[in-house]
Amino acid sequence: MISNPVTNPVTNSVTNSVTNPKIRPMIEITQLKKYYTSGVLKKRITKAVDGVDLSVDKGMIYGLTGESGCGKTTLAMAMLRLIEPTAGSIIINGKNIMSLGKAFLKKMRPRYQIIWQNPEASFNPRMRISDNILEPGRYYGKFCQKEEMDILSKYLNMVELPMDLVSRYPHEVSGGENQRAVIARMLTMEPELLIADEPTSSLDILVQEQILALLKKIQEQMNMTIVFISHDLRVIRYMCRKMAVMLEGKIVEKGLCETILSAPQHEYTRQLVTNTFGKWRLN
Ligand SMILES: Nc1ncnc2c1ncn2[C@@H]1O[C@H](COP(=O)(O)OP(=O)(O)OP(=O)(O)O)[C@@H](O)[C@H]1O
Repeated sequence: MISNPVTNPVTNSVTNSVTNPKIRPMIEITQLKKYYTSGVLKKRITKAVDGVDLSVDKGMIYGLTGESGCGKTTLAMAMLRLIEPTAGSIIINGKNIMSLGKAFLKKMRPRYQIIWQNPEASFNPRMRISDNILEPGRYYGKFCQKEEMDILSKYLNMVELPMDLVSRYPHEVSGGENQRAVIARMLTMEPELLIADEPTSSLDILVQEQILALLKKIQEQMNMTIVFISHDLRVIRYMCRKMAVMLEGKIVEKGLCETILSAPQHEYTRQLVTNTFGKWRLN
């Protein structure tokens, strides 16, 4: 079931958690900041995330874009408290994440997953693919040993990988196969929320398309919420219903992809659109 916001064909209005209170937000972030300090006396401050407000509805693929270094990864990590935010409020699925202690954070981790750009780096190179896939489930006690073959078979089937591949090591499979296996591992945790940080940018174009289509299919099947990070507006347009554009730690534009990509309001977004899709002409 796709529960991205629904466009009313008559009024062209969009249903979301604001217009329809039955659709609950998965993420509500207010004035989130993450400042890094560096230098000998820690006097150099980088405002990687600088006062971000963001709301992402459940069951939506939400795009986050912007040039390298604008703060996308920092925002993603801060919203799950994988790094400690400097300030701000984070509500995920109704829970105030900022007030949770370490034990509660650990408990909620399996439900909120991240996949990264480089699939090989996500896996332990000394472990077979099967053990890599099963490892987090074992750690969190999601299943017992006698269920492992069924779990492997179920999720390999979902990511369209053959069973015989799992006895190999990460360096013995292709980048695309590795990323499918990473997705299978993420799925064993049955997450409600996935942050996909440039999940296909290290792959060649054909494999990229296959992995994107796979992620989209899985999101629809599982009604997962995905925050999808990419610097490529074509990928954002294909994957996402809504998007936000970041520049120097701030969100400069957010809303429906089709609106932003056809009529960007901010000069920076206009540049990005022009660079991706060709010359932008103001009417
Ligand atoms: N641990 C850190 N200590 C100090 N500065 C950092 C740290 N991590 C990131 N930064 C800085 O914070 C800013 C935002 O970095 P971040 O990785 O979030 O950007 P990004 O948009 O995800 O970039 P990319 O698309 O290249 O991955 C950059 O200026 C970066 O150099």
